[in-house]
Amino acid sequence: MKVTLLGAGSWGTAMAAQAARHLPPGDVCLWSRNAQQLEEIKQSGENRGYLPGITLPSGLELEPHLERAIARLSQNDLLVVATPMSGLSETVAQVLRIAKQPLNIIWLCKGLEPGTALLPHQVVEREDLEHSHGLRHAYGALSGPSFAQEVGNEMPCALTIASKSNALCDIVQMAFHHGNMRVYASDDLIGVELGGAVKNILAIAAGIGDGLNLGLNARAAVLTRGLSEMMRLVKAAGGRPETCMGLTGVGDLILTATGDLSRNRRVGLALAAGTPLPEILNNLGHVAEGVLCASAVADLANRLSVEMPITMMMGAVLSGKLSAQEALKKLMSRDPKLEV
Ligand SMILES: NC(=O)C1=CN([C@@H]2O[C@H](COP(=O)(O)OP(=O)(O)OC[C@H]3O[C@@H](n4cnc5c(N)ncnc54)[C@H](OP(=O)(O)O)[C@@H]3O)[C@@H](O)[C@H]2O)C=CC1
Ligand SMILES: O=C(CO)COP(=O)(O)O
Repeated sequence: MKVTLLGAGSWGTAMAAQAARHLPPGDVCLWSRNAQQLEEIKQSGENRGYLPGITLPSGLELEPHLERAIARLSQNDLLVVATPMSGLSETVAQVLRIAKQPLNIIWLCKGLEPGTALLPHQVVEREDLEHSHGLRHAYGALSGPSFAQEVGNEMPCALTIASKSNALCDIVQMAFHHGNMRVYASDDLIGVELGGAVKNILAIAAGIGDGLNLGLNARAAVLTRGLSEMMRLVKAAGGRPETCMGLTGVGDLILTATGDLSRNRRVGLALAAGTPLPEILNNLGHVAEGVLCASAVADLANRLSVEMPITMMMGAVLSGKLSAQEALKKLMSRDPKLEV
């Protein structure tokens, strides 16, 4: 089978390596919008900008032409959009305009579209309506607890592919379920995508709490009450709350909120240290999806009348309306209530 990944950031590169280690040489291809970056990867054998220290398999193809990266795929092959949320609509629109054949398309990004608060699959459906000229593509989201650095180092990891198409789930498992990676299947796109979006915001909150030395009790409270917020939102949006108890909900929440490899957690730690947000994002060198996503999740929660106090406070902190201390004070002074 052939696999094409679009986007050579840390996660796209790690997943390209994962597939290329187990599929025949030449079957996996990584595209980047930056041809110079691909040239550097070719010369050094690693992606020094985004995934330093990981030697990439020699059988991994590097392709600077999007048309060629898409044309190589047929019915049982896989296209993986590995850009951040901010690149999803543009990349999918380009793909759909170019494609002359039905494709199996998945995305790796975690977040909601700022402005519209659409989930990734809703963004893709919108682009499909506009650009697909009658071709029927299959779609899905691949998510779960997975630091790129660890996957790059072939350490154990478990993910979930969510799709309405069983055939697509099988194809994704064929591409990535090898060696130290397990891939489970689910049909709950809403639950999987909202889990991935909300956990990043909670990871920033946990980072702030840890940076302010609020203690381990506080961190456990943020994660547990944050998980309740996630489950309420998933239910109101039409997903299954129990999906939040799996890899893409609580699994990714634990990883991202407690693991110092997390960019979102590091944003929280730096905010607590008093560093201005623009400076933090400048120094990060990578995307931290929770920053842009917090106000989109708050919009969606308001639209669906879902109570999400921690998420709302994080939206206020990240948009500069409240300091972390003010947000904490507001959260702690809420009226007593039942634990639901
Ligand atoms: N890193 C991780 O451990 C994991 C990340 N994810 C998710 O995967 C997504 C990607 O994250 P990650 O790889 O870490 O991000 P990085 O910040 O490491 O890299 C982003 C990559 O996307 C490219 N890109 C950005 N916008 C566009 C666009 N419009 N068109 C084409 N390429 C674009 C960038 O290219 P350029 O260099 O040209 O700007 C860069 O190669 C995020 O949503 C993240 O939450 C999910 C699981 C694990
Ligand atoms: O989604 C991730 C791990 O599953 C990566 O988290 P960060 O974007 O916070 O690094």
